[in-house]
Amino acid sequence: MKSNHKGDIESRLDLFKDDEGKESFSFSSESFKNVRDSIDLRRRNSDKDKNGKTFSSLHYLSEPCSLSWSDIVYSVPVKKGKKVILNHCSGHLKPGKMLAILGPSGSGKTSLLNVLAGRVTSGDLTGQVLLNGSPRKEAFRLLSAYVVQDDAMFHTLTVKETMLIAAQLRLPSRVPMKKKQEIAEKVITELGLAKVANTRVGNAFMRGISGGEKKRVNVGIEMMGNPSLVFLDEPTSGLDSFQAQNVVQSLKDLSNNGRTVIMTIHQPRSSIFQMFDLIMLLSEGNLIYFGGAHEEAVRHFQSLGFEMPLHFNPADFYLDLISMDARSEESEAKTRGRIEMLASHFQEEKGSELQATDTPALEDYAMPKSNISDSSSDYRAFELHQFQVLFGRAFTQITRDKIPFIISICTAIFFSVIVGMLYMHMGKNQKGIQDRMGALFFVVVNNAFGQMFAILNVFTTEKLIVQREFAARAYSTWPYYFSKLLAEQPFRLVGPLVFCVVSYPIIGLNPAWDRFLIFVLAVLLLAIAAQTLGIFLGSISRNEQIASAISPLATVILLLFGGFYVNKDTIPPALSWIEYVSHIQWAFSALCINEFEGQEGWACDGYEAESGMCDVNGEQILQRLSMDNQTVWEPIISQTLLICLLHAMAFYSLCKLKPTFKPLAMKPTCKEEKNETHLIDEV
Ligand SMILES: Nc1ncnc2c1ncn2[C@@H]1O[C@H](COP(=O)(O)OP(=O)(O)OP(=O)(O)O)[C@@H](O)[C@H]1O
Repeated sequence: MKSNHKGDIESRLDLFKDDEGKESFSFSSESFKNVRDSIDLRRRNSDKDKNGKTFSSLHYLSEPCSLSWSDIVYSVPVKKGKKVILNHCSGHLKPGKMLAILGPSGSGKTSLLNVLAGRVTSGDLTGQVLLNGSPRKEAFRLLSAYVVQDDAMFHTLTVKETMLIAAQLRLPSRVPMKKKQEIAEKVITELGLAKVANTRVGNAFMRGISGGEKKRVNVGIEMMGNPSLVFLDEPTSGLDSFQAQNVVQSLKDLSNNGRTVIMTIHQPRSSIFQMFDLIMLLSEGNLIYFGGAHEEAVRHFQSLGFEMPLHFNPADFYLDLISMDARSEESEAKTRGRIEMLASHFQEEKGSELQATDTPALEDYAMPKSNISDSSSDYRAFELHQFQVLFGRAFTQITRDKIPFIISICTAIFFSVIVGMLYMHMGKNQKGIQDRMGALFFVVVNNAFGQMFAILNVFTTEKLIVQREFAARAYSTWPYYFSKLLAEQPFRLVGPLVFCVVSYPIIGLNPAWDRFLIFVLAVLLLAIAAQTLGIFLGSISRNEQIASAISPLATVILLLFGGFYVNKDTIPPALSWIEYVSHIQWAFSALCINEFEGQEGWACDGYEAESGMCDVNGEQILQRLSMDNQTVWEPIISQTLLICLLHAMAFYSLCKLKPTFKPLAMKPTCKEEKNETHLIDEV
């Protein structure tokens, strides 16, 4: 198997030049005639890297891929049994063709796309999907691209930077940087993004590129992995008809280059419909039609008595035919009858033709037979390289995103002045002890909440991008986690540091230098713990709303065990473990010990003197707080260990963000069970 990889890699990265050394192919070429010719031409004209391996400056099309699927039945459990979402769907698609899956809302378009892309996460799935006539293997995920509807991207990066980072992550490390730059620039030009190449992507708060341009950047990012198969879920959603036309034109160009393109789409305008080679019509999970998008489809429906009126958008005509009209019982029965008739007619006419056993392998399309590599290093960068690229991205993102940084500094100054003014007149008496404890607890709470919410806000948005990149196997968890940690942490600690520097002297805490430095250390450790807790809670929460609901809850519980509201000695034994995982408790203990330890001469007068409730030295104060018999280093070391634990939990929860798709092997259908070894996908 391994011995075939080199040839495979060479074909993936062939140079695309003609005999005079000029680039022979344009992404938007009108003159595309034969995919096989262009692939052969690229194979003849290859460039070699220093290891003698070939690579491409345009690198378009790794392997021509045909895809066939038969008898796909997909169901999900519901309260009363199970719901069939896809009911015996079959079809096949050869390289260089573009298929649109059309149907009313809820007809199963996205579900079918997910089945074909191997991205089903739950439910029961039977049937068969073949790649080039053979079962799919894990490498299929690296060979294919899935463009999601959502356009989440790093808003401070420019289009060019976004593309270049995608090229660096999604191409093998051995492709030289110069080539990656060329590829990124070429894709930018071909997707019509040259004018906005140096414009930042932007978001709701920062003006950037338009919605249509974002969609194209999204497509471009996935293209960087040089996929042979491109799956797109509603690539035109949210775009005006002109932008939608441009996006689909770009996709048509991709298929003209020999890629296999499958998309779901809602109500395409007629000029977009004209670009489809094939269409698949679904209604309530049933296959109504699969075949040529133009004359063949018109003839098919004509033969069933449904003549398309002249000058009518074919997409509208077909969708009207296959949509359920639920306005009245009568209209529902009528449309249901029509849909059932159309489905059963198509099944009778074409059903058996589309069975997997008859589906053509690649050779049957006169395409060169290929061996697809199984090794991820043949498709993606090495992990150390991933770390380097992700570190650069995180660093650029945090240094450019100045507003949250400025806000964190301003908030730190604001709160330190407030707390300073509130406590600046503390005396060295019994009331002063209370005030000091209040001030120290405020310092802890302010930093614990502030740091956790600051990271939660950023991370919940970033999580969407990370999930998408994890799903595309763009990088592993550790390069992402450690690059983010190292690039961002220093910046995230500036706010707490400013807080310490401003608040400490104003409040009038222990004036010794060593005490100040320990104060800073305890606050910074607290900030790190709170940030890590934020990443952990952000990754385990399904969405932003859940994250914002559970995070204060978790912090308030840890706050109750922080040592200020409840004395450590009075906590019930069954709950006492919570104080050990409370970063607030460790920080408060460290700050109190740091402030009071060894401090004598606390005045005792008035009511306290009469009641005999006076603490005249630091040890007595700490004893009252159950913080005696320990040095300041004990809570600091405990906090450090807690940070390690939180990091481990955050890392684990990030690993869990990697979507777990059902294996590419599916349960065979009853008919296939008899011949299981022949038909089932290999995993
Ligand atoms: N995991 C699931 N659990 C329960 N129901 C599901 C699940 N996945 C899909 N469905 C249901 O299956 C049906 C088809 O969903 P799907 O998203 O594939 O439709 P669609 O044609 O893409 O719809 P739309 O055009 O509105 O996006 C819907 O009724 C949907 O609610």
